[in-house]
Amino acid sequence: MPSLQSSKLAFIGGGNMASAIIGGLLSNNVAKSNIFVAEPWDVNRNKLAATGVQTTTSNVEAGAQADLVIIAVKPQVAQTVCEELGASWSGRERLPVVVSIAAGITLGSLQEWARTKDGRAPHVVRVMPNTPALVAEGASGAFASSDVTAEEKELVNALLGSVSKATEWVEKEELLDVVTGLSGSGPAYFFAMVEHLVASATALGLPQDQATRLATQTCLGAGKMLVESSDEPSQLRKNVTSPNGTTHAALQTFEGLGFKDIVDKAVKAATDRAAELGKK
Ligand SMILES: NC(=O)c1ccc[n+]([C@@H]2O[C@H](COP(=O)([O-])OP(=O)(O)OC[C@H]3O[C@@H](n4cnc5c(N)ncnc54)[C@H](OP(=O)(O)O)[C@@H]3O)[C@@H](O)[C@H]2O)c1
Ligand code: PRO
Repeated sequence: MPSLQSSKLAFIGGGNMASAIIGGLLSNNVAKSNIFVAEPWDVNRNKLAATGVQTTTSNVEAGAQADLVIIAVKPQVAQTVCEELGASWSGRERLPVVVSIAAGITLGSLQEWARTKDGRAPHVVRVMPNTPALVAEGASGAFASSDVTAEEKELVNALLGSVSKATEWVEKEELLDVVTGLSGSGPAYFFAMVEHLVASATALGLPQDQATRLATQTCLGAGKMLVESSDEPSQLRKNVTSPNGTTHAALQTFEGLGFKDIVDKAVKAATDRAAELGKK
C-alpha cells in the first residue's frame, strides 16, 4: 500500500465536506496532482479546479487509477455512485479502498453496491468527519469492514490525521451514527449558538460587528481551553461562575428552560436520522 503522499485520492462529489477535506490536505502539502475530484456541478468543480487539483465530471474517470476513493455525495446518491464505480472496476486487479463519508450508509450496503461484475467487494472504511477539516481542526470517527488490512487502516488514519486533530475508531458500526450526532453535525450547533449570541447582544444595543467579534473569539477561546486545559468542562464552567453572579443568572435561565433536555433531544434526533438514512 502506498503512503498518503504517494497515493492517488479520488473524491466522488466535490461539495462542502469534500472541499473542506481537500483544503486540509492541500495545506498539509499533499500533491495536487494526486487529488482527483468528480463533481457534476460546474460551480463547485471550477472552485476546486482553481485550487490546482484534477477535476472531471466522470466518477469512473476519477476512480480509475485511485488507491483511495472517497464517497462524498449525499447519502441518497451513494447507491448509484457505488454501483457505477464497482462496475467500472471489474477488470481491475487491485481494487481501491473505499472511504465513505455519507451519513448513515452502512458498510454492508456500500460493499454490496460497489461489488465488481466478477463478484469482488472493495474494502470499505466508513468515516464521519466534520467541516473544521478545512482548517486542519477536524474531528473524525471511523469504522472499518473486517477485511480492511492494518496497512489500509494506516492510510485512512494518515488521510484523517492530515485534516483532523481527533480521529476516533469506534467499536461498533452503529456508534458512527452517534459520532454524526455529536461531531459530524456539531460545528453547526456552535455556529447556531454564536448566531443567537450575536442576535441577543445586538438586541441589547451592542453594534453587530462588535458583537460578532466578541462572540466568535469567545467560542474560539473556550474551545482552546477545552483542548488545552487538564480541567474537565464542568470545572472550566465553574471557574467562570461567581456565586450569585452574572454567569449563574444566565446558566440558571438555560437550565430552567431545559437546556440539558434540549441537547439530549437534538443529539438523539441527529443520531436517529443518521440511522434512518442508512435504512432507506
Ligand atoms: N457537510 C458536513 O458537515 C458533513 C460532515 C460529515 C459528513 N458529511 C457527509 O458528506 C456527504 C456530502 O455532504 P456535503 O455537505 O459535502 O454535500 P454537498 O455539498 O451537497 O456535496 C455533494 C456533492 O456531490 C455532488 N453530486 C451529486 N450527484 C453526484 C454524482 N452522481 N456523482 C458525483 N457527484 C455528485 C453534488 O453536486 P450537485 O450539487 O450538482 O448535486 C454536490 O456538489 C454527505 O453524505 C454527508 O452525509 C457531511
Ligand atoms: N452534515 C451531514 C448532515 O447534516 C452529516 C453530518 C453533518 O446530514
